[in-house]
Amino acid sequence: MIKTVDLTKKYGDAFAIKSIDLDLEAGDLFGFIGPNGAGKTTTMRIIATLLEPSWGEAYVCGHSVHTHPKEIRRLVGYMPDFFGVYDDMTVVEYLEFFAAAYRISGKQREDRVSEMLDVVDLDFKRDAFANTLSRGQTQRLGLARTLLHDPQVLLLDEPLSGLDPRARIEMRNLLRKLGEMGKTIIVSSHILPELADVCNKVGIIDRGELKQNAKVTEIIKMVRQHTVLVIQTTNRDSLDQVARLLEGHEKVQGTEPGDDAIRVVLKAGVEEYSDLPRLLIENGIDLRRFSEEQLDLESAFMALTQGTSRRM
Ligand SMILES: Nc1ncnc2c1ncn2[C@@H]1O[C@H](COP(=O)(O)OP(=O)(O)OP(=O)(O)O)[C@@H](O)[C@H]1O
Repeated sequence: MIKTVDLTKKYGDAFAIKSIDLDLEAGDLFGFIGPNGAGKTTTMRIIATLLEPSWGEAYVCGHSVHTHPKEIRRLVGYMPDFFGVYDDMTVVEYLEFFAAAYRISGKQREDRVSEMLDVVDLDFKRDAFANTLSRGQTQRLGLARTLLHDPQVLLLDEPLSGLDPRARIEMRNLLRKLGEMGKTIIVSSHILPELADVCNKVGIIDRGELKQNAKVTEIIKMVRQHTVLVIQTTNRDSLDQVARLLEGHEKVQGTEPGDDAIRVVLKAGVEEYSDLPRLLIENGIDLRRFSEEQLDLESAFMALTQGTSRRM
């Protein structure tokens, strides 16, 4: 549905993006993650045919941005990170204005606008002036505008930025809903955890280069080369004994005692460790907790964008 090959944009000697290869299938919800200035907007604007690449290709439904930009514009809805709303227009007038620009007329325009207000849950604000909306409501209005011509592909630039926690949840639910409607979506953010649970695929871009492009679960696996166990005992004093029993075990790389738990770092590649709790129990240890430490996505993101693996 969306494919880029060696997509590159240079400004003078500087690369805004460098050889980006993406391949998204219909229905994919792709989280495009990277810090400020990484190249997310540049990539999306090229796919939306608003910016020409220096070289390389981008295709939407098989149409090239070089040869078939008009066809692509019909298929794509692009929502920029910042957009203006007109002071003297109500929400309905604003959407009708853009529907007219898409040559949707008469009763069809009225129906389409009402339908979109419904999708983004903004019907209760239909007669409010657009410039009186909150940031979250403005983003939803922007999304309604992007959806007017029923695009199959959505390119949403940082739709969650600047939203309060509640508005974030609402926008995430809306993204899920659009995914269920069968849209193919690229949504950018500079925060991985913000999108991880809505997206099926994630790409991490840093300084114009795509560092990773995979499923969220795979990304976590790539960062975490070692399994880490967290062990607690009913009696705090027996943690030292746990350390003694596990240090030097063939599956254990090292132990890190803490105040009320001990972290046990397994050797690279060790995933099966059922003999370890058995060993502890056989030695009279009363276990309160024996679990794998979850790697948080924030750390995964930091590790991936800094090009270093998390120290274990
Ligand atoms: N018109 C331009 N002229 C020169 N450099 C530019 C231009 N547009 C973008 N750049 C540079 O290209 C790089 C990528 O910018 P881009 O806006 O794509 O990043 P981004 O990931 O969208 O960042 P943000 O999250 O801040 O919007 C940046 O270093 C930026 O300074």
